[in-house]
Amino acid sequence: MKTICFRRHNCFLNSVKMEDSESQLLADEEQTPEPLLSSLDIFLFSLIVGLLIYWFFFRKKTEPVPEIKPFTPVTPQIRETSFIEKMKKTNRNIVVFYGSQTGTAEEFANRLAKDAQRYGMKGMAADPEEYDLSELSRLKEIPNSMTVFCMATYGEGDPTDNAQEFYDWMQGTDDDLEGVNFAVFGLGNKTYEHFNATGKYTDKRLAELGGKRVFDLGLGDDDINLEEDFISWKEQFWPAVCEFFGVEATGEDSSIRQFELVVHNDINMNQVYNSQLREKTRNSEIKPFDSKNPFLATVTGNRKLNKGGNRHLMHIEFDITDSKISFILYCINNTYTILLFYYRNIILYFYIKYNFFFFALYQSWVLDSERNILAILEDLPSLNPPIDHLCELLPRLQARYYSIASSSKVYPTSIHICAVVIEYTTKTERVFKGVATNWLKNKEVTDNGHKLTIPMYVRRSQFRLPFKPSNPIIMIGPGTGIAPFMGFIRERAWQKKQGKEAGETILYFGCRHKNEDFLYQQELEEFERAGVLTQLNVAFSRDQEHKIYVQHLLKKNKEQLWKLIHSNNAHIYVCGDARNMARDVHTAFYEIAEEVGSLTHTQAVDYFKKLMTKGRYSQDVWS
Ligand SMILES: Cc1cc2nc3c(=O)[nH]c(=O)nc-3n(C[C@H](O)[C@H](O)[C@H](O)COP(=O)(O)O)c2cc1C
Repeated sequence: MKTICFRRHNCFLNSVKMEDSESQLLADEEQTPEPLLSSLDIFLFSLIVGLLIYWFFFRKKTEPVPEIKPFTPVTPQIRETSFIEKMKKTNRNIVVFYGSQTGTAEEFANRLAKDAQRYGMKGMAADPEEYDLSELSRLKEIPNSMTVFCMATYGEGDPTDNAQEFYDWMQGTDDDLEGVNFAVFGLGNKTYEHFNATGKYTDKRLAELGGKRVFDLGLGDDDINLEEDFISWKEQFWPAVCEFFGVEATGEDSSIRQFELVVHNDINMNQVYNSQLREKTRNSEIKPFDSKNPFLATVTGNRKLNKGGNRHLMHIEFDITDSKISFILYCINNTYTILLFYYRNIILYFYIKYNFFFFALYQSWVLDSERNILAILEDLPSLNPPIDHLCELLPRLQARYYSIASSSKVYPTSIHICAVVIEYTTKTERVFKGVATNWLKNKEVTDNGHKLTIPMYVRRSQFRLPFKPSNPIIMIGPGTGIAPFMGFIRERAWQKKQGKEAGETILYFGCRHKNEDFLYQQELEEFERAGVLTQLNVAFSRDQEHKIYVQHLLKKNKEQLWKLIHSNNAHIYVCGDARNMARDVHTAFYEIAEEVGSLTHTQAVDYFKKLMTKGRYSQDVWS
């Protein structure tokens, strides 16, 4: 509506101006012939055309008055752990399980489950953590049934937290899955060594156990376009399912809504959930802590690390006394932030659903221009989707993970993190703000005398110091990739204090300028002076004409590094950007092995692969 009103308004102003100047002209030049149409005619004509266009194309259809239903408080239900019983009770024949950490696989599973009704089937999406997957062989009790797995891969090719139990079960079971129909879509990223390892394993293992593969394994690559991979797979998957079960598409669209817009005027606001934490979270009694049951940690420190530049790099400390949390990796669960946030996958769906624009424009207009759902609604006001449908398309806000920048040996009751606040201007001149980092930035130690808390839990990780303190370590962590190494170095200092023989501790750090973003400079230099950090190498990328990065410094010290790796059992750790830094560091190590160790390129690749398998080349990287 906004655009149309604006145009009409402009049109009117132009006409008025024209009239003014025209009357002036007529007064000055009497002989000017009278125009065929007077400006009033033109104005009236434009007005009528404008009104007709508005009436036929842009008029807001009168919204039906929402039905006002009495409010019934939700009564807690006993959780059903048997997905078979649930499917039988609710008449469903397709169950889509998801192994998901940040919500993408969960969203794909929901979409697949919903699609099922177009093919005369009934689907449900399910979290494998909430059901007993050892019942899988019973799926054949349900006629024309099948299961689909949307499985993301993490870390060193590991399953997600919620799929770990199912993964362990697959590894250990010898159940006979004959008669169980399945398909798998894997979510991964080609920049990682173990591309889609979990999806591949699930597909292979279910077949080994006797399951019937209804459609080929799909391998989505988040480095290119995961959404497109999923859609292409789905387009072939459903026809294969129809053929397998001998059914035809009903053409029935997914019109069953999960949400319903009901307006309540007489509600007791005390009964309304308003983003406050659940009672059980507030009491912090129930363990173990996880994403559904986080621990409330008190913020005990929050400071800016960089001295200059327009970014905000922060160090935050949390108190975890009484939680009995032992930690390697840390996450926050941000339950407070707004519902509408950037989520590119649903935008595509949104487009197709409302038939707006052409598919080809998706890449440039949405992805490249980083338009989030709010930006799309702002820029295309005629879309005007019903709010219940919008709510249905928006996934839940997910937990965010950060590497821990402290050591439990040194600070057993405290967890530190180091993160950069995400804020930048998109091509459409909108300021994009990272949800979690901006929320964290404002978490001061006290707010009007109140201690502030954040809901959090800790994930296990393989990114840890070598078992033997005497093993040398080579740490490569530019930018906020320094985080876990602050913990490592502190732990090495602690080991030294305990009289243990600490091996060489070498750090490669990188930042833009020495006087701007040399994170933890003071602490690092003190550790170097104390002999804990045996070598501190810093690449200031923009302090000289030619850019210098950590990989350049690695190459400079190639003899020393090769000796440490090849002869002294050194462990290598890389933390930070996966797409460029981790890959370039990898290449630098290949070159070192070729130049100093005289290996061929293939031998060098094999050499570092073996180091990875042995746990001597570990990565904590993201893209
Ligand atoms: C920290 C991190 C580690 C990852 N490790 C891998 C990996 O080892 N192999 C892989 O194929 N993809 C890896 N990925 C990519 C994810 O599997 C992919 O982004 C997926 O879409 C995430 O799905 P989710 O949102 O459902 O958790 C990793 C992503 C992150 C952020």
